[in-house]
Formats: sequence, structure tokens, C-alpha cells
Amino acid sequence: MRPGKSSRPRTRTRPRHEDAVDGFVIAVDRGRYTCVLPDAGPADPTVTAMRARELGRKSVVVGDRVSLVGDTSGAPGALARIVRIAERRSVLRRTAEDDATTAEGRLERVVVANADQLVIVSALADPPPRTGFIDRCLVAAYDADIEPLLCLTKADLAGPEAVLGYYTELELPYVLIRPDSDLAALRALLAGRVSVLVGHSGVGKSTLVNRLVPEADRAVGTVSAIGRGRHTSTSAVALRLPPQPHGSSSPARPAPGGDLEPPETAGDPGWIIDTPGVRSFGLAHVSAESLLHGFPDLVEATVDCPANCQHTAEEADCALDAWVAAGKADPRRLASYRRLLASRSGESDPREPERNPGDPLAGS
Ligand SMILES: Nc1nc2c(ncn2[C@@H]2O[C@H](COP(=O)(O)OP(=O)(O)OP(=O)(O)O)[C@@H](O)[C@H]2O)c(=O)[nH]1
Ligand SMILES: [Zn+2]
Repeated sequence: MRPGKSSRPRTRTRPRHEDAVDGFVIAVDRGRYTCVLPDAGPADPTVTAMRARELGRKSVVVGDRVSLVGDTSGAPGALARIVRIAERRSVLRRTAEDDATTAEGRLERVVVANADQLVIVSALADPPPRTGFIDRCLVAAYDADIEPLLCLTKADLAGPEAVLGYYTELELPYVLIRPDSDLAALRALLAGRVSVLVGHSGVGKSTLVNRLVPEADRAVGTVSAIGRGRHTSTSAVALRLPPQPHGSSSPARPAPGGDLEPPETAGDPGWIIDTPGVRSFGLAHVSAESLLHGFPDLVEATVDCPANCQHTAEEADCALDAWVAAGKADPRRLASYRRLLASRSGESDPREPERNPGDPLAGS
């Protein structure tokens, strides 16, 4: 051993990567991972990386915090290697279907790692809001331990009363978006956080993303694409929100939906993750118990249920029926919960066309 050199043992087969740098995965495309380094500004190059073999079968998804070795210069053609994935703060999952007894239902996908917030984008008209879809998203959010935010678009076409009435008991935070609305309240709720946007085709998600991040240039009214003129993709992509002029990123007014205070963010405008391929949230990975947590307005009732109550309509003594009959929750909420319960056990529901697997880019 040469003096002056580190005495730490080095194995030839497993380098320890103490020189690794931190990266944040912003896009995944055919085995190539686009990462940003923590101190990089918007103008700095991104780093393209591949997985190191030592990761085994662990998948790397958008939102992952990783350790990078190799060429992290971001120069054209440079390729780094991902050697570690940091422990995830949250994991947003979906299955292709609801029924865990089918092959598709068992195919569980991690959509995004480390998100703080799930922004459920729903139009108030054209297409009409689908509370079944929103309820699904809420289940996925609570299951992943991610805070939901209801983002109601096309507020110029219809009022939010019906949707908000349905969620009265939940005190869901929400924002209303119209073409001319100033996005300060939404930006305040996005600041300092990583927020995932989900929504059906046509709800105005791409329009909203383009307003929030003009340089993202997401295709509007057609299939969504990553970047300018590139192939279309169904995978998620993280976009850095632009810094706001001083003062406007933390308005004094709270979100109209509740008492949610914007977090103290030291000027970090946050990140949004667009998910063009996610048109539905199959919930086969969510236990019946966790499913109920997507319905906090119903949870309390179930303490009066008989032991092992499945809470289905067939359960004669399920306390949920009395709870709703007594006016303590909206009957439509119970119906929605039971629809999800039923679809998990393989019963199809004609009222929920979003469950039909198909081409997610078909725009239907
Ligand atoms: N009236 C009204 N129309 C809107 C609003 N936001 C978006 N639109 C229109 O709604 C249509 C769909 O918008 P998109 O942004 O493409 O919707 P999307 O959710 O991204 O749907 P995909 O492109 O299929 O992913 C477009 O014609 C938009 O111009 C809004 O706030 N009000
Ligand atoms: Zn019950």
C-alpha cells in the first residue's frame, strides 16, 4: 500500500462509488434516464444515465433520487451510470386493472417516486367531471401518502358547485382554473413540492402545463409528446416550474378550498410531473382496508360494522347503510366506494369506461 493514499479497502469487483453525485430523475425513455444534478439551474445541461448492473431488478422511475457515477458532465453523448436509488419518501402506484386475480391486475407499476402532492385535474364541463375517476385518484393518493389537490379546469364553462358538493365532507383543497385566471394560487400550492398531475384526456391538463411551464411545449388537443417534435410517450416527465417574480410566488391569500397554507419554500417554485399515459388508476394493489381510507367521510361509520364486514351492499348489517340513511354522508359516496369494492373483486362496472384498457393515447 502506498503511503498517502486512502487506506480504505477497495474491491475490484464492487466499487463503492464514494465519488457518486446526487441526481433527480426527470424522464425515462427506453432504458435511458434523464437526470438533473441538485445544484443545476434551468439552463444547465441534463445528465443522461443508464442503470448500473448492480441495481439488479430495481426499477428507476421519474422522481427518484439517485447516485450517479461516470460522465456526469451532461456533454453531448456523455453517459453516466445510476448506482444507487435513495429510499423513496412516497410511491405512487397503479395497476392496469382493479382485479388482482387477473394478469393485468397483478401488473403493478410505480408511476412516480417521491411526490408530495397529487393534482387531480378535472374539467367542470366538456368533458363533464367524473367523480368516479376523482375517487380513484383520492384512493391512490391516500394509499401513497401523497396529499391530493383538486384542480378544476374550464371554470368558464360551468360552476364547481356540483363537484364541490359531492366532496363537502372531505374539505379537499381545490383551485379553479379558467383561461384568463391568474395561476398565483395554484403556483403557491405547487411551490417547494413535487406535484404529480393526472387527468383524463381533454380536461385541459396540457393547456395548464403549458401555462405553468411555457417552455415545456406540451402538445395541446392532440396526443401528448415529450419535447418539441419528438416521438410521443406515455411515460411521466418532471418539469421545473419557473421562478416567480418576487412576492408573487407566495400570495397572502390562502387556497380557496380550505385552510391549506402554502409551505415556506425559500423561493423554490417546485416541480410538476406530467403523466400523459396515466388515464386510470387500477387499484388492485390497494387493500380493501386502504380503499376505505380514500373515503374519510365513511371511515368513522365502520366502527359499528360487524366483525369481518366486507362493507358491500350484500352485507345485511353493514353500518355504512345506516350512516348514509342518517344523513351523515352522501349516498353517492357510498355508492362510489362500493363500485370500487366491486370492481376489485372482478365485477365490471359499465359506468366506468375509464377502466377499459386500450390505447392510452387514443384520446377517448
Ligand atoms: N373553455 C375552456 N377550454 C379549455 C380550457 N383549458 C383547456 N381548454 C381546451 O380544452 C381542449 C383540451 O385541452 P388539452 O390541454 O389538450 O387537454 P388535455 O387534458 O391535455 O388532453 P390531452 O391533450 O388529450 O392529453 C383544448 O381545445 C383546449 O383549448 C379552459 O380553461 N376553458
Ligand atoms: Zn360494513
